[in-house]
Formats: sequence, C-alpha cells, structure tokens
Amino acid sequence: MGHVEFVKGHGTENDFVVLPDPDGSIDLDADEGLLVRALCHRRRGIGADGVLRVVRTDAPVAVAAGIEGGDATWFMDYRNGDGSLAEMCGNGVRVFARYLLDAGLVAPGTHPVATRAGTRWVTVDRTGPVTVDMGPAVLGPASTTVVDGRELTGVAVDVGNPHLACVTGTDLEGLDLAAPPAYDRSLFPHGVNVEVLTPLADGAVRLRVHERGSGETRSCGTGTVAGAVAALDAAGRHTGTVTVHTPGGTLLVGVDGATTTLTGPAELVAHGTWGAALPARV
Ligand SMILES: N[C@@H](CCC[C@H](N)C(=O)O)C(=O)O
Repeated sequence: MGHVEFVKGHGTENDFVVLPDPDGSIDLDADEGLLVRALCHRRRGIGADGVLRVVRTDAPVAVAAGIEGGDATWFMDYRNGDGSLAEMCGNGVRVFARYLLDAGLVAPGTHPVATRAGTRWVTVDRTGPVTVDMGPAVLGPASTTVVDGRELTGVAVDVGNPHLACVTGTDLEGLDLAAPPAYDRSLFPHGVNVEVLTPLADGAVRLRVHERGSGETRSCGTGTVAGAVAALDAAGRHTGTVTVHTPGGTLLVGVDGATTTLTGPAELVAHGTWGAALPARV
C-alpha cells in the first residue's frame, strides 16, 4: 500500500480521518476494509471513529456507488472504524465541510455534499459552528434493547441511517455502553445505532450512544438528531429546538415539520502522511 495523505478532525470529539481522494483511486474495500481499520485503530493507527473519504461525485467509485451528484461536486464516502459502510454521518459531514473550506475547495457559504443517504446542505464559515440540513427524521415503531443488562424501550428513527433512541431516566454516568446493545434484527436488518438519553429540567437532553461499526463514541450527529426527535415525541411535540449534551460537547438540533438541522463545532487538528518513512535524521 502506498502513502496516503490524511487530515485529522473532529466534531464534538466524534473523530475522523479525512482522506482527500478526488479521483477515488484508494481502494478502501480491499481486505475487508483493512486500510480503514488500520487508520482508525486507537493504538496501532491514527485513531478515529471513522473515515471520511473526499471524492468527486463524477469519480468512477462514486458513480458505481450510485451517488446522485446533482448539485454536489463532492461525495462524502463514509466508513465506520470497523471498515463497514454507513449511509450518513452528521458530525462527519460538518467536518467534511470544514475540510472543503480550509482546503480551498469551497468558499464560505452553503454547499451540497453527496452522501449515500442523499444530498445534505452544509453551511460553513471560516470560524464558528457548522450547520447541516439533515433532512427529515422519520419516526418508526417502538422497540426494546438491552444495554448493560438493562432492558430499555426506544423508538426507531431513520435519519438516513438507522437509530433506536431510548428516552429514559437512567443514570447515564454509570451505564456501560462498550458492548453492542441487543436489538430486534427484523426491525433493523442492517444493524442500528443505539442512543440513551435523559431529558433535563431546562428542556435540554443528555445523550450517550453506541454506534454501529464504531462502538461507544463521544458524540454522534445523526444520533443526536434521532435523540432530539424522540425526546420531542415523548413530550408530545413534533417541532422545536433541542440542546443535546453529549460526552464530547453540545449540539443544537432544529426540528420542523419538513426537515431537521444540526449545529455544532467542526475542527481540523492535524495533517500528515500515512505509511511514509520518517525523514532521515540530520
Ligand atoms: N458518528 C456519525 C454516524 C456514523 C455512522 C453510524 N455509525 C452508522 O453506522 O450508521 C454521526 O455523527 O452521525
């Protein structure tokens, strides 16, 4: 495997390796996602929850993936840390937009980004939070899960990817979310991200998440939207603005009848070359 240029970034500590690969020439599927797993490994790699490959929408790999470029020049090819594909990543798409801006590929403003879940419009400026129009979050049936030996009831929420959002009074501090929670495979045939959230007195919610393909993460953008929609639903509401506190930071979710928005920080912290020998000592 040759050298690969990378950028490291995060949004509320949901962290990513950004791989600029406009022509889609890096083979991320080889050896069941070996490169992705190696990059994301916390001890033997760079360490990340997932990989954001930056590919042109007209590159053969994007076309082969069925990506409808539409207005979008760039495709966010998202991979979980275990090498699996996911349809969408809410924190990732905000970090992706931060990369596009800092790399001079877009100007400050609102831009379309193609994802496997469809096009998402992201508003990014030189500094400050990044907002993404996440599209509709569709509530599904109630379902149960088992987390840390406790049975919890949640509601299915489709945010382009699958979620089971459990509104509960459970003490989130003590909950062990390391192991994949049990779930109904007939309802979630492709797996599910599981959120556990507690409404707070001021109307905000506290949220933790076990992500499909990544394990417990410090934050999950799509999970935050799913949690906010579930919390509103539990309160008998279908619109509103919800502040969501995750272990990695605070995000703001807007929910109206037609769509949802997600706002929060997105930062790039390093860049380098994977696989390169160190420069010779002088
Ligand atoms: N961390 C992401 C979600 C990444 C995908 C997820 N693990 C899945 O498999 O669906 C986010 O910020 O939304």
